[in-house]
Amino acid sequence: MRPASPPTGAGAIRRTVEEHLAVVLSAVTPVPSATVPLGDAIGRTLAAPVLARVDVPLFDNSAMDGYAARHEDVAAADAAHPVTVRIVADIPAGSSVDPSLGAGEAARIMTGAPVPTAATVVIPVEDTHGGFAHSQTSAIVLAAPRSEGAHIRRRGEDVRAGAEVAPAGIVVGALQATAFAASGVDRVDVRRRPRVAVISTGSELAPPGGVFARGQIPESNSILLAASCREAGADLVSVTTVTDEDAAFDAAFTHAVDDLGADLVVTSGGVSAGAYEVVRSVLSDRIDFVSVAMQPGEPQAFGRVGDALVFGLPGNPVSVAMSFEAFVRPALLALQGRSDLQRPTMRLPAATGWRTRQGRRQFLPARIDRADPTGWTVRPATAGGSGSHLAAGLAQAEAYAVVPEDVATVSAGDLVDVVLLS
Ligand SMILES: Nc1nc2c(c(=O)[nH]1)N[C@H]1C(S)=C(S)[C@@H](COP(=O)(O)OP(=O)(O)OC[C@H]3O[C@@H](n4cnc5c(N)ncnc54)[C@H](O)[C@@H]3O)O[C@H]1N2
Ligand code: MOO
Repeated sequence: MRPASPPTGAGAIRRTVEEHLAVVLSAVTPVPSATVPLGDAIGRTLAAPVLARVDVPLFDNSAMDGYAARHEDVAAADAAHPVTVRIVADIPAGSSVDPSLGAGEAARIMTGAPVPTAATVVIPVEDTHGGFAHSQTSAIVLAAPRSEGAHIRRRGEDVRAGAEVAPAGIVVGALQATAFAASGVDRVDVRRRPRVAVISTGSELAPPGGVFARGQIPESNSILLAASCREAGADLVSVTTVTDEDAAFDAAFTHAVDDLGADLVVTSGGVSAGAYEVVRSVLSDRIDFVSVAMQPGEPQAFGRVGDALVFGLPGNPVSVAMSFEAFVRPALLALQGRSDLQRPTMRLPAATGWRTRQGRRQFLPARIDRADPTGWTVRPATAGGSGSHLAAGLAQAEAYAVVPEDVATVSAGDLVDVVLLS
C-alpha cells in the first residue's frame, strides 16, 4: 500500500462518454469462434451467417386434416350442391406416397403430410359431411375451397435452401436455434464466451452475510459484476475480493491475466483521488486513468495488459452498475462480435422532476410506471436520486435514464432517454 499518484482532478485525461467508449472499442479484437451443436450455441454470438440447408417447408404439405383434391372437381361444391369425391389413398404425416388423382378422386391427408403432385387444394374435414369416420371410400364436400392452392403450405415459401436464415453478429436464442434446426442446420459457428476476471478492492469489504466491525461494509460489487458479465455472455474465470494492499491486488491481477488467460479483467474501487487507491497504484503505468464526463462513474481506468482488456471501475455500487452498462457491456459484446452493442432506448416522460449534474451525462437507475400501457413514465429508482452510494435502491431499478450533459434539471413531463435493462 502506498499513497497514489495523480488523482482524477487537474491534469487528468478528460473524456466524454463517447470518447471513452471509442477508446474502449478500438482496443477490442473479437475472440475466436468454433462450430458447435445448437444446444451449446444458446447465448453465444454467430460468427458467420447461417444459411438454410434445405427448403422450408421441405415439400408442399397440407395445412389441414382433410382431403387433397383437384380444384376443378370441387370448385362448385356448396351445402345445397355437395360434391362426392372418391378416396384413392390415405396420407398420414411421414408418408412418402404420391398417388395420382383422376377426375373426381381425392386422398385423405393429415396436417404436415406431403400433398400429392396431382392435388391443387386441400379441403378441411370440417367442410365435408360426416368426418373421417365416414370417409373410408368417399367424402362429401359441402363447401368449395376459397381458391386453388387452398390449405397447401408451399415448398420453400418460408426460406429457400442456401438463403440466409440469420446474419453473423446476432446472439443465438431459443427462436434462432429452432429456426436453424427447421432449416436443416444442426451446428453453427459461434464465438467462444469471453473469459472474465472480477476483482473487488477495498479493505473495508466483508462477506455480505457476516457480522460487520466498525468501518466494514458488505461486499456487493463482485456480485453485480459477475452476474452482469454472465448475462452479457461471459464465462467467469475468477471472482475475488482483495484488500487495498498493492501486493494483494497485484497477485490477483497477475493471476487473472497470466495464469487464467482472462480476455477481460474488471476491477472495482481504488481508482480515484484517495491515499490508498490500489488499482491506480499498481496499474497506473500500464493503463489510462481518466475522468469521464458522466455521473456517476466519473473516475475510470482502461487499457490493455497483454491480451486482456482491463477496466478499473470506481467503487461506488451505482457507479459500477452504470459504468458496466456504458463501457464494459459494449466491450463484452464487441469481444463476441455482436453487431448491436447497445440496448434499445425509448423516450419516456418523467413522472417527477430530479436534479442532474450539469456538464456530466447522468446515468440514473430508474423505474418505469406501466399502469397506462399507452403512456409509460419514468422516475428515479431511489428517493435519493442519483447518489452513487445508494446500493439498495438498485433493487427497484429496471432501467436507467440518460440525461444529456447540458441539462441541469429534469422536470415532470420532460421526455427522457430510457434504457431498459431486461
Ligand atoms: N477527493 C476526491 N474524492 C473522490 C473523488 C474525487 O474526484 N476526488 N471521486 C469520487 C467519486 S465520483 C467516486 S465514484 C469515488 C470512486 O472512488 P474509488 O474508485 O477509489 O472507490 P473506493 O474509494 O474504493 O470506493 C468508493 C465507495 O464504494 C464502496 N465500495 C468499494 N468497493 C465496494 C464493493 N466491492 N462493494 C460495495 N461497496 C464498495 C466503498 O466502500 C466506498 O464507499 O471516489 C469519490 N471520491
Ligand atoms: O463519479 Mo462517482 O462515480 O459520482 O460516484
